[in-house]
Amino acid sequence: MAGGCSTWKSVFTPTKPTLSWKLTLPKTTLPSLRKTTKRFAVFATFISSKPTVLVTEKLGEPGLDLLKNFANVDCSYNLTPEELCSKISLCDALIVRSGTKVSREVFESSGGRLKVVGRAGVGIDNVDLPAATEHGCLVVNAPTANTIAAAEHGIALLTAMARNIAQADASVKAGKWQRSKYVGVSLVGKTIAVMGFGKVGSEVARRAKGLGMSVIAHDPYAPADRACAIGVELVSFDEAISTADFISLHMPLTPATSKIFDDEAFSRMKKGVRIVNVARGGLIDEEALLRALNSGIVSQAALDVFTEEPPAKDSKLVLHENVIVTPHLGASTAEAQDGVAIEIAEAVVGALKGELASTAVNAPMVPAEVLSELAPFVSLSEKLGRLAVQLVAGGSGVKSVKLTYASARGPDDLDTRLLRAMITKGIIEPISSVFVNLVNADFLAKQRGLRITEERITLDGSPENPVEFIQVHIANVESKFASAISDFGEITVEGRVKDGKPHLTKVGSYGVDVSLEGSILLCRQIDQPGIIGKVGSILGDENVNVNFMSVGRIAPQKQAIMTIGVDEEPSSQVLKKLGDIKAVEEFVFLKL
Ligand SMILES: NC(=O)C1=CN([C@@H]2O[C@H](COP(=O)(O)OP(=O)(O)OC[C@H]3O[C@@H](n4cnc5c(N)ncnc54)[C@H](O)[C@@H]3O)[C@@H](O)[C@H]2O)C=CC1
Ligand SMILES: O=C(O)C(=O)COP(=O)(O)O
Repeated sequence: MAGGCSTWKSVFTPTKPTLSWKLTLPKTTLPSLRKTTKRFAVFATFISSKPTVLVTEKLGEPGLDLLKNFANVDCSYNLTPEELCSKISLCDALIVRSGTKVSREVFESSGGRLKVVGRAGVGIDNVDLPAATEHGCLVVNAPTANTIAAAEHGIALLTAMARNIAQADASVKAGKWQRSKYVGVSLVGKTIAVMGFGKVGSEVARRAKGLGMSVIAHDPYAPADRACAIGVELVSFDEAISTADFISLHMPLTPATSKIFDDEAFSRMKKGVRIVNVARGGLIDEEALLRALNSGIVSQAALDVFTEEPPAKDSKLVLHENVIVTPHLGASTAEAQDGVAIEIAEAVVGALKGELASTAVNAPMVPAEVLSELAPFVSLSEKLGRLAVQLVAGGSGVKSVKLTYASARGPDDLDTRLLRAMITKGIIEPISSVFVNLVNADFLAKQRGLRITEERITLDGSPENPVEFIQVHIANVESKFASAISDFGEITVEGRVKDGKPHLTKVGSYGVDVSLEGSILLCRQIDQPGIIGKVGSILGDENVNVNFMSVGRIAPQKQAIMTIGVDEEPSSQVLKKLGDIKAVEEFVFLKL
């Protein structure tokens, strides 16, 4: 398509920077932008008139048709990693599903030509995102088109498991007729815990209600009113796993959720519980699940996803008689695959044209000049967002966030979009499978009903520093740490950059000072001698290294807030010991 071709070229010439570049840059950096974009003009001169898109896994025809209107499309399935690496230097875009590992080597082998990776689905754990970003390659996904398919597959596994469909089918086909062996359990009136009440989880909940089940859900970040609207009660992790007859997993795989279902979690479940997993295999410690199946804690499991895919042929879990499995089929319906194919083809074509991608999952290149000035503030912003959201009590539902920037710079000299995006990233990322960046932060906040407003405080004095301090306020929520609620009734955290390092300088209405590295403990206590020593020795006894400590108080002998930076995560016993100190009124552990 001729139009497509000319638009493609214009994206990579200095005269017409892409929308994402424009969004990134404050006015003051425009000369450096011109310098940076020159390198795009260089490769624009030797690419062919049509871009080339490599598709390495089966993609629906409607998506392929869309791509073919714009690009040369090379469908090469089942490539070895070496074959992928050797082909990639001839490609401008790559489209994959969950079966292709897009490793650092792929980006390195592309010689800078690969501009977009499209993941035709939700999870992007098979794409090396840091490597993509380092190589200036945008990664986009298709987050909505397979939601219903995944939810339906979850329900299919739930019912098949409860009625032993797979085992009974195999038995009849083997010439047997074992009616009493395959007596199942009924779903009606049973309690199902939906772990992760996002797009797929809420659709599963809706369907389980239709089956007459009582539905509870655990999702610390889902708004209670959304759950309430479909008659679902949001409960704590412990309550969910200890009261449910069935547990269905729908949370993303993140460092916080990796192997969240371990021996300890299984030991707290109701004996005979049944588990469905159509999310990610890595959520479950598979060895622990096998032990729980063998001991009878878990009576059945239905698994679509595995830590390693495909799992080993002799996997004891897969071969277990009380386990039914499918080969990662959650998204595999004709309808979902057509939808995903269209969604990803549009996103890839749009990205190749330089349009702003609403489903971008990594940052496009941020010019070094902008980053070097804003770098410590970027890091501060993400950490403040991450801290603020962890202070929210589960089930509150974050809806309204206000960001305050105090700066001596004029509005035109300070582009807060990168800071806002990083605060949004800090708020959303710990609770979601999505990756947030400058391109998609506002879109994701909006999609989640998160209203983010910004306010400037103009300071007198030298505008050397882009920002003096940043505050994040979360309104209309309860806090796990009551002292984090300011006089205005909002969770408030404030940070500054000191000696190039991000510091937390205010929590609620209390002035504090702690360097934001490692993790932190916030502790409110009666101001009296000896507390610092007690806390220090409890942490020291457990080899938890304190890297920073400060105490801010309202008035002598009244309350004080102690902020403690720690290098290691304290165990639950240590946290309990801290809570047992008489003068300690409340405390919270926050991961950065
Ligand atoms: N088997 C398959 O073929 C498919 C699998 N998936 C997987 O299903 C999962 C869910 O996908 P979506 O619903 O589209 O994502 P989503 O982002 O809409 O929902 C995830 C939900 O999990 C919640 N969450 C985050 N941390 C949590 C925690 N520690 N405990 C409880 N909840 C937590 C989030 O607040 C969010 O509401 C993902 O892992 C995705 O990769 C999705 C589609 C197909
Ligand atoms: O969308 C997802 O997260 C999935 O797990 C679907 O994977 P697939 O595209 O079917 O390989």
